[in-house]
Amino acid sequence: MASDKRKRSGDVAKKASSKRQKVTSGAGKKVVSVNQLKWKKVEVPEMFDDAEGFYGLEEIEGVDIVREGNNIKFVAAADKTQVEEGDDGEEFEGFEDAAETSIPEKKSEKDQKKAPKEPKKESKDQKKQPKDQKKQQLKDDKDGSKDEKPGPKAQKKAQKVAADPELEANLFTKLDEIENLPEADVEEVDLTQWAPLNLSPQMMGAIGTLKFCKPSAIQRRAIPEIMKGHDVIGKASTGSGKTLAFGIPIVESWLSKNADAGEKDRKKTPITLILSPTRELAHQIGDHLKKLCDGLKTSPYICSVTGGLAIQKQQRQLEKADIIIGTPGRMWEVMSTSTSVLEAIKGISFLVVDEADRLLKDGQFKEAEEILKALDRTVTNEDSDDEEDEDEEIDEDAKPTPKDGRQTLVFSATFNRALQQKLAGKARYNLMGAAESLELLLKKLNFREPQPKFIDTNPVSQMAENLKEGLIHCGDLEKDLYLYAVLLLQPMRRALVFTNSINTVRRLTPFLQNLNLPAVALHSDMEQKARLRSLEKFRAPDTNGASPILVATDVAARGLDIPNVDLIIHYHVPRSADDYVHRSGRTARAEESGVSVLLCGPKEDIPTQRLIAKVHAAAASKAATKKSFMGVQTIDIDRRLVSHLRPRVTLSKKIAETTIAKERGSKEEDWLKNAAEELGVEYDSDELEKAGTWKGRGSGRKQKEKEAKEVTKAEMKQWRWELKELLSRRVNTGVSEKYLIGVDVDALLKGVKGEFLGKVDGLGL
Ligand SMILES: Nc1ncnc2c1ncn2[C@@H]1O[C@H](COP(=O)(O)OP(=O)(O)OP(=O)(O)O)[C@@H](O)[C@H]1O
Repeated sequence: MASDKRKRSGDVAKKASSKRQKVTSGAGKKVVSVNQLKWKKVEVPEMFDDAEGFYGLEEIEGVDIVREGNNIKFVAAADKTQVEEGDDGEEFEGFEDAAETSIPEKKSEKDQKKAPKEPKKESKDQKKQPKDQKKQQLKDDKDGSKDEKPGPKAQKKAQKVAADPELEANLFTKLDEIENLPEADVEEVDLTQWAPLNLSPQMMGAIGTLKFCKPSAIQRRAIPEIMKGHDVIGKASTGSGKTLAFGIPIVESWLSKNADAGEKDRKKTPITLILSPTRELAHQIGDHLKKLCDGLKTSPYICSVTGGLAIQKQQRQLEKADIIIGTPGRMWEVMSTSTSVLEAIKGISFLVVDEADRLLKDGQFKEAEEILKALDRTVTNEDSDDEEDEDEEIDEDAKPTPKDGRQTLVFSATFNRALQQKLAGKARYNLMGAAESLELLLKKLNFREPQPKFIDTNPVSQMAENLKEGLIHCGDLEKDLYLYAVLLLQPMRRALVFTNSINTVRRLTPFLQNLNLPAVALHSDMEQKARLRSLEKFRAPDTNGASPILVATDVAARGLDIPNVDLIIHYHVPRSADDYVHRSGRTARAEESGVSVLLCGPKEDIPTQRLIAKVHAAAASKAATKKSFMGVQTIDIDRRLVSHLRPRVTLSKKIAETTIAKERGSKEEDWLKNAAEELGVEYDSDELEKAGTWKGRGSGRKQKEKEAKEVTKAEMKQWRWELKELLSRRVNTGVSEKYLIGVDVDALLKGVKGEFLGKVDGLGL
């Protein structure tokens, strides 16, 4: 008998099964502890042979259960209880949900939340529900399986109610356990679509915990090849599950060697090194793999090795790591300063290069090349594992030979076209002398197979299937205005704004904040902790009816998997077609939908057209007619409304720029003062000005700083007050007399839809 999984039968339960009732105790009642209850063993009927997870039944008679707030009390039968209906007192909530389904009753708030709801149009709040729930819901909507129905397990239980209502009503586990059981634990996931991949039962269990009902295309194709031992180059759209395409076989390999070994017998050498181009992506891959492993009984030790965080801690973690995810800079730092770490990593079975085309761009990641070279380098003094050993001889000229036991896995959403053809065998496979950086580095990767398996799941379109793309033409100096207009009209869309420069991120973030939009910044010049904090804020739930906005450089373009990002705005046209694909890929992930909008000034017109042509060339040529090809649609914004927004935008911009110039100026002044003090000379800012340092490059900035310095605190206060006033004022849209901010935004959107944003219906804006 498992004492913590008790069921009960008897009078009280019968009453409760016929109708869920409120119980209040009468006079002379006696509250007893759970241990004092006199349980009696019950014969388990045959139909429960499999026990359904319950290992026995006990019953008790004449005891009522009274709920007082969060406390449950057991009231002995001798004290006759009065059972009332329709009373407003506390409710008994102890029975499982399945029993409730047949019992009409007034539900508590908690119960009401749990209860299946009437199908209705997806509200904005629902839109923001956690992604996994939403994914499951989407799937269920498609299958029509979840329409108002309880989960399969609950259905099973409901059937039992019909078969033996009394017994069902008595299924009784510890009350708080039932209360707190997460929905996820109760639901079953149909994993039959994973069966052809021949994964271990442990892995299937872990996937079930993630509630991923089927493998994505890249997972379906890459996992078997990797498990067969091949080197793989995988290309699949953004957000299509590439991390688990390599993660699952790696963890499977670890399980096959370690699952049955005791803690002591486990090998303490890493089996995998995953290289990631950015710190955020490295941590995300680590988290993703940890989530997968959460569903395993024994799991590998996963550690991230990235810059910006304490190296000593990472070195300690490396000693016990099974799977390492690192950025090249920090990885090389630890590998090149410790022979023992280097030697351990040389024994890996998997080398993964994620976002390979970015990571391996020649010259961009010198350290990545160093790592690759070091992995295959011949060390004459092989036995040495002494960190301090200076005598180790490295044979620089020796031809690197890939370790037989090591598989190389390379993944990205974008690969150079010429390279793809070569890899697919359509051209001579000769990487020597190739101009493209990626080709050069693929050579450096030193695959153990002459031709790695090349898997391309999106040969026609590089863009995610449910992504809609738009283009807004605006003046070069009007981008702030149009950015604000788009964000203002999409308050419930989690937006990511990409720029090409750190300075623009620094300027746009306060500019949007001044306009009461919840913007946070992300760029590579920020401290690591601040970077992680920004991402945390961007992932946080909406506040005051507005979704967070992330303003970032391309440091956020690759690989980041942030739930519920609905809108990508390219404030600057991206530098390359690949950057456009990756930036846009932060939305419409895992079969969700999303919108990507380019803000294009006249000067950017030609590069933008080229970019679009490049990104959509293959899809356009495959489309039946020119008309049927959607590509990137032009969005016309109502200029009247934009002009109404201009005064607030101008003022906010002025405040942001002055604040930045003031801060920068005072930092420089502090620096100069300190330098002058150290040199023992007198600091005189006027003299420095006269010395002509403000001519030539940077003189515009210096001029701005000078002007900013002259703006008084009172003037700044006045501007802020004016902006506040403007923000609270009605904006005449020419269409609808509504407030642009505050409660009427939705009404405004309804009122002007189509007219305001022009041809946006196709984009769903
Ligand atoms: N089989 C699956 N079913 C449902 N969701 C999945 C499945 N596999 C992965 N996902 C989810 O899809 C999302 C995207 O996965 P992932 O980050 O691996 O994409 P990616 O292809 O690496 O994207 P990018 O090219 O942008 O790096 C994640 O939230 C992940 O949890």
